[in-house]
Formats: sequence, structure tokens, C-alpha cells
Amino acid sequence: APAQSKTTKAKVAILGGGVAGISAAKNLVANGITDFVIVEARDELGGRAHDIEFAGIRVEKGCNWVQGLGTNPVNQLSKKWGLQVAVNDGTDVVFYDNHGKVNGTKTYNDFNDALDKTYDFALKRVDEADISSRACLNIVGWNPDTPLKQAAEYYAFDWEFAENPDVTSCNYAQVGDASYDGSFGPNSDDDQFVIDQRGFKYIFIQEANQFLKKHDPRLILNTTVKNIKYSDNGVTITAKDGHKIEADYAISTFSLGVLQHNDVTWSPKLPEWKRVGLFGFHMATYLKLFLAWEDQFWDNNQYTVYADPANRGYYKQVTWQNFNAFTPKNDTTNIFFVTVTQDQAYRLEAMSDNDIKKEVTEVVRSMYGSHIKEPTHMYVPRWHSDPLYRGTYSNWPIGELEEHHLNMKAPVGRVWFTGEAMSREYYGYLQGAWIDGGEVGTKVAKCIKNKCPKQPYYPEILLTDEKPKFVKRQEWI
Ligand SMILES: Cc1cc2nc3c(=O)[nH]c(=O)nc-3n(C[C@H](O)[C@H](O)[C@H](O)COP(=O)(O)OP(=O)(O)OC[C@H]3O[C@@H](n4cnc5c(N)ncnc54)[C@H](O)[C@@H]3O)c2cc1C
Repeated sequence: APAQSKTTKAKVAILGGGVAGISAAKNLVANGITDFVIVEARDELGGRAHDIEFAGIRVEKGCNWVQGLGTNPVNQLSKKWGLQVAVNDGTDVVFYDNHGKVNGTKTYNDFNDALDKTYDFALKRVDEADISSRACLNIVGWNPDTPLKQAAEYYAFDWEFAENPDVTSCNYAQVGDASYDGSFGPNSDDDQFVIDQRGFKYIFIQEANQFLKKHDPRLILNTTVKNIKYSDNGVTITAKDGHKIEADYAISTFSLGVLQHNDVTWSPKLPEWKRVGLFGFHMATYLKLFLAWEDQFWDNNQYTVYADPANRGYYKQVTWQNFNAFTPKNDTTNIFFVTVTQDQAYRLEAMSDNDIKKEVTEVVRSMYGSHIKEPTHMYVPRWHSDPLYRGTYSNWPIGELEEHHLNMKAPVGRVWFTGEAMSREYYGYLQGAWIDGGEVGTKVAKCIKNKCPKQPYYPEILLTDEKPKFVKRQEWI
């Protein structure tokens, strides 16, 4: 039996202390509900906003850009708390292929033109059934038939969505995802790269400090939730260490990846309509392989993209980022790191650090010459295999309908769901976690004070016009 088996009671148990959890708590407090607890497995708040020490500075293991300026609440918080950011310029990029530096500007511009056309095309048919981003790109005339075209596509697409156009929705990636397209007001369609040595999480922790006292007993850290027992009358949460939390309501902020695994169990099991929504959505992985070197052997541009003749998405055909171009001039870090996604990320996570170091050194030598020494520092984040995350952020796949997404988000008994993936407009981004967490906090406050707002869900999602006529398989044995 667990040694420690205390019981805590609260009106609301917020499960997870990331950006959505902090925002939910802030909005409970704003609505007069102060009887809540935040249950978090790690020893600090922030979740995927998580900086680490690397090669003598703090770097962001998780989120790194304020994506979308103007009225984007993340941009507003960044300004409010004076976060140190650097200009990000995606067009400050050089392209290489296996023969050396090549002029990739035209190809890169061509792809961005194709993306614009894809947006117009998707907008025109947005009430029609969804197709993949690959299909949309093909239809507007984009055919990535050379390594350079594939590399430009990877840089402008996969590097954002962390998955390729083949599996990504066209309607949602182009039109439904409001993080871009200036939805935050004039000139909001820009990014800033966070270099603050207090970490990106600083702005969210500062917000939490507005309503949490020092050593606030409502903050329950180092406590991993194992089981959630729910009904229409309340919720009992059991942690790994035996700690029980009895609450009138719970707000789950666990990542989509966590909800798709058995790291947390549910009593009773989540209903089928809910699981259909959850399992259809994608938890993508964006792996930043941190590398520092003795000297700078790469170009001064912010980004370097390689067009490998054979491997789309392999290190050479992905985005390399030059930290020296973002940090103040007198603060040379010689961090030149690479991001891989999807299958390449899963492959790396399964390899040992030593094997990764050997492989990446070889790749860099083949690009810049055999004189290149091994990196002085390397750090491999393993988000995909981390039981507290199971990936980095969500991506809307082809096949997920509006109804599926509503099911994913709908409450079960007295448990409400929020987090980045549950945001219909801003899934994948910090603003998704912040805005949706706040909305769900406000809704749960209404449940307590007055009446729960209705949250739609679909026990059955029917096909509309033509139904396929499937023939039942013959049983031979
Ligand atoms: C590598 C990477 C790069 C990114 N880049 C950007 C970017 O540049 N810009 C941007 O806007 N967004 C970016 N994102 C996405 C952004 O970080 C997320 O959208 C946001 O942080 C999600 O917040 P959340 O509160 O929904 O989830 P989380 O931060 O995952 O919060 C959930 C919390 O639950 C805790 N938890 C999990 N399981 C348990 C358990 N069993 N018991 C108790 N606690 C548990 C976790 O520790 C975590 O603290 C990136 C993410 C990653 C990982």
C-alpha cells in the first residue's frame, strides 16, 4: 500500500500546470472561485513552456516563438512582462544541395505562392468535405519533383505543422487555423523568437503569481495523476503516490498525446464517441536537436536548409537554425541546431545519444567538410516518448470532422477538457492553450455558481450525402 495516502478536497481540480492550467485557474479566480487545486507531475509550472541549460545559456526545450503578434494574448503577455525577443525572418535563409550552396529563393517563393493559392482554393471550397494539404497543393499546381522543391516545402510546411502535407488537412491548415492570416489585427502576421534568459515560461509563471501565494497549498507539484473516477456528481483523482483529490469538478489539461495513451486511466472508461474524437486527431512531434560547436562554420543567415537528394525530412533536408543570428552580438553561443519531425523524430528518439552524435557529425561533415569536429554539446529532447506529453503539439489531420473535434473537447460527467489541442482556432499554439484554458475556467465557474453551459457532442457522426455501400467480408473458416 502507498505510504502516503492523504486526501485533498477542492471545488475544482485542475489537472496539469501548463499554460492552459494557469489560464483556467486565472479565470476561475476572476469569477470568484478560489477553492481550486492545480495538480502537476513536474516540480514547476509551465508544461511545454520549458527552458533548459544548454552550452552555457538557457534555451527553450519546448515552445520558442510568439506566433502571431497584435492582439494575440501571448504577444500581450510578452509585452506586459517585458519578455526579451529577437526578430524572426524566415526569408533570411540559404539553401544547399549535395553540390554546395544553391539559389533557392525562386523555389521558396514559388512554394509560398502555391500556399497562397492553396488558401484561396481551400477558402472557396471550405464548406465541402476536407481533402489533404497535399491534394490541395497538387491541384493549385505545386509538384515537388526535385530535392530543392521538397526542401522548400519542408521548410515552409512541415517545420510549422510538424507533419507533412500528405496527412494534414487542407481546410483546417489553410483556413481553420487562425494563428496566422492576421487574425490578431493589422500586421499581426509575424513571429518573434524568444531569447529571454528567464525562459518563455516566465510570462505564464508571473500570471500564476498574481493569484498564487508563496508556498500556496493549492499548488500540488510532483504529483502524477494515475486514475480519474468521474460521474455526474463529482470527480476523484488518484495520484501515483496514493494522494486522493476529491473535487466537485475537474479540468483536464493533459496533452492530446497523454489522452491517447494509458498513462492516465479513467473510471468508467471514456465513452466511445469521446475516444473516436481523441484518437482521430494527431499529436505531432517537432524535435529540436540542440547542438553547439567550437566555431561557427555555417552561414550568418538565421536559417539554412539542405536539399538532400534522397531523403526528404532527413537532417540535410530540414531546417538548421543559427543561434548566433538571434542572440546579441557579444553573446556568441555557436549553437547551430536542427529540427526534425514526424518519422525522423521518432527514429531519433529511439536512438542512443552516442549514435545520434555520430550520425549528425557525419551529416555535418558531408555538408561542410571532413575537418568539422564533433559538437561540443548535444541535447536530445524526447517529447514523443515522454509519458507527460507524448509529442509536442497537435495537428489537424485529414479525416477529422468538426463533430470529432467537439467530441474530443466535450466534458464527461464533471470533467471538462482543455489544452492546446482543444482549441478549434488555435490548436498547436500557446494562444490555443491560453484562450481555451481561460474559456473552460469561466465555464466551470458558471457550473458552480449558476448553471453549466451546454457543450455539444455527437454520440453518432453520420455521413451526409452518398453513403458507401460496403460489402461484409466473407467468412471462409
Ligand atoms: C518543442 C515544442 C515547440 C513548440 N513551439 C511552439 C512555438 O514556437 N509557439 C507556440 O505558440 N507554441 C509552440 N509549441 C506548443 C505550445 O508549447 C503548447 O501549445 C502549449 O505549451 C500547451 O500548453 P497546455 O497547457 O495545453 O499543455 P501542457 O503544457 O502539456 O500542460 C499539461 C501539463 O500536464 C502535466 N501532466 C501530464 N500528465 C500528467 C499526469 N499524469 N499527472 C499530472 N500532471 C501531468 C504536464 O507536465 C504539463 O505540465 C511548441 C511545443 C513544443 C513541445
